[in-house]
Amino acid sequence: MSDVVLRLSGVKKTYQSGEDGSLPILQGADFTLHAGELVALVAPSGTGKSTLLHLAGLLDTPDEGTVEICGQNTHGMADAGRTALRRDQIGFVYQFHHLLAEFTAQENVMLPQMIAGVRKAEARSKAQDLLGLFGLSHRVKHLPGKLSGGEQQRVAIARAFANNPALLLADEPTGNLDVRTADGVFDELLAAVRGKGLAALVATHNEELLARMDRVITLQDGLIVSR
Ligand SMILES: Nc1ncnc2c1ncn2[C@@H]1O[C@H](COP(=O)(O)OP(=O)(O)OP(=O)(O)O)[C@@H](O)[C@H]1O
Repeated sequence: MSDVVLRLSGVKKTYQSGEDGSLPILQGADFTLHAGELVALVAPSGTGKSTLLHLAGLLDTPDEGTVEICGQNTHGMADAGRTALRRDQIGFVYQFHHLLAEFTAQENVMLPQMIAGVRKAEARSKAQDLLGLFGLSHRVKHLPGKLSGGEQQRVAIARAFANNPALLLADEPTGNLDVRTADGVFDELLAAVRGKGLAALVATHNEELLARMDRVITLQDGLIVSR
């Protein structure tokens, strides 16, 4: 189907660790995510949520199986192709904002666009629009250190939207925020994902947020199952 944004087929991943020997994490995971779908990934700590997001985000490669992004099978793809696909189609949000401290909010959102070859004026205008979308029009010239935790995370989310990705991957995106701030930021994140018609896979431990998602998946014995 043409609206498949992410497809994992038979994905296996085993880590080798000095002390524990081989540690099988994913053992044939299958998952399909369509445009406009918001899916939560909830599983106990250490069962492979970040591993799955890294594979889906082309930051790592599976031992076996395939990862398809927007219809492109990435198996055997050269690093340059994977990097371009990641830059053009995938936005990431992590638990920690990872903003560059010496750049303003606006510059942080401009940066991925400049790397993608967007002209400076266009990147600046897009950054302003995105920061406006997250209620930060009055904070564009602020350095991250002068922003609240919720504002920092909103900038990081705006940055993830900067290159118009088809897929948003988020790993505990509000895990560092207090409950009330987390609630607001999560709502804004979902509204932006829905507004722009993206697909999103969001790992979270926060059970209260699950009702706002379209479906919930978990990891069981290295497989992805519906919850
Ligand atoms: N590069 C690596 N080398 C060896 N073991 C690893 C590596 N990365 C992760 N692991 C192990 O694989 C398991 C799964 O890790 P992962 O980070 O995917 O879990 P998680 O479900 O995201 O956990 P959490 O909810 O605590 O963040 C853990 O036991 C972890 O220690």
